[in-house]
Amino acid sequence: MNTEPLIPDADPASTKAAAASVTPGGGSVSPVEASASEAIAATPQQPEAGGQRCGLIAIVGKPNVGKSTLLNALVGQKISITSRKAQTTRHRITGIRTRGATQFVFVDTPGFQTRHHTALNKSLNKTVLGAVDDVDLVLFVVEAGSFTLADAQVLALLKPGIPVVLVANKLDSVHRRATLAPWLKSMQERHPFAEFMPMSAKNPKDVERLLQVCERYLPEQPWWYGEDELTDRSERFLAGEIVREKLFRLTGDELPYTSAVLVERFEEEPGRTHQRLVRIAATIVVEREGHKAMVIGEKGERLKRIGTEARQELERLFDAKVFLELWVKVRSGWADDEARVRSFGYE
Ligand SMILES: Nc1nc2c(ncn2[C@@H]2O[C@H](COP(=O)(O)OP(=O)(O)OP(=O)(O)O)[C@@H](O)[C@H]2O)c(=O)[nH]1
Repeated sequence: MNTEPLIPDADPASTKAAAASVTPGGGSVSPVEASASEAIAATPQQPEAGGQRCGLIAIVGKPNVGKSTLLNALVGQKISITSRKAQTTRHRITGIRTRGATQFVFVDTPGFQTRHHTALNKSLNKTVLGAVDDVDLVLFVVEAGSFTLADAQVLALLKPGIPVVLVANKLDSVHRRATLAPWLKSMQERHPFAEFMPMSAKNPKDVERLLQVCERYLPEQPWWYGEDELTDRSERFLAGEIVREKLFRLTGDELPYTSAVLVERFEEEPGRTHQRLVRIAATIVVEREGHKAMVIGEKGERLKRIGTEARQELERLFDAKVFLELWVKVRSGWADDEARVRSFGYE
């Protein structure tokens, strides 16, 4: 492919042209030609009147590149858990977005971890492999202008034959835009990407452009989920995820990612009024006594705050009154114990 990469700059209009620089057919086009050829290419792919499109889109990338942020923006509601801490996405989470005739089913994957080789990480890597096998489109997320060994390792996992969009995220943090053109060109040489999307997951216009790109790759077939469904994860699972997010947010970088949240009890009771009532008991499992003290905080203040913030968010999410009970336990070395990792729900 000899497509000239484009230099996105601060102007959203040019960023828009850059995203369309390579068409699904892989043709070489200049930015100006792109919009015209896209319009032509898109015509035969439009679904028949009333025809539905539906398909699976995997979001892959090394830790901390913004996969969860992107998924949440694409789905339009917070589903996956975001945090500044690397490796917080342990589970494969499906987010669903239905609009017009198209249903996008997104799969968020854990960052591909290479530094540590515990049982937990083996399990995470298996999840990445599972996710990229049977999808219609892969969004390979990197930080714009950067490509490290860890990025290369994730890219190497992608199966040939599935179209891959290079999402060059965090464009807003790239101050020297001139460096992007040679970088994009070098990326073209690394992999036959179907499209290039320099963008920011935090910019709604960019996210909309990405949705439009994704739409073209989804096959015409009936939707798999109801129009209003956002995730196929249970409320019980989401409860654990929300507690985990608050845990990491409120402990900053001090707490290792091996800390886990187990939802021990999740019961719905008929409320006295019309409102639902949900009782949840969860245990935060940490590796050391020192971490336990960190989570509990002085006079229990931090644990209390984790509980309050999680409960408030769960009440909004479930549209229910929530009673949340939190415990902290120390399980030394659990991340190295395969059987225990399985018992905690990481297959
Ligand atoms: N400046 C900027 N920051 C971003 C953007 N997208 C995500 N971030 C930030 O990058 C950090 C990591 O984002 P996540 O969405 O948690 O990243 P992830 O790839 O899901 O991370 P793991 O769960 O570790 O695999 C967070 O602090 C986000 O706010 C972006 O477009 N611009």
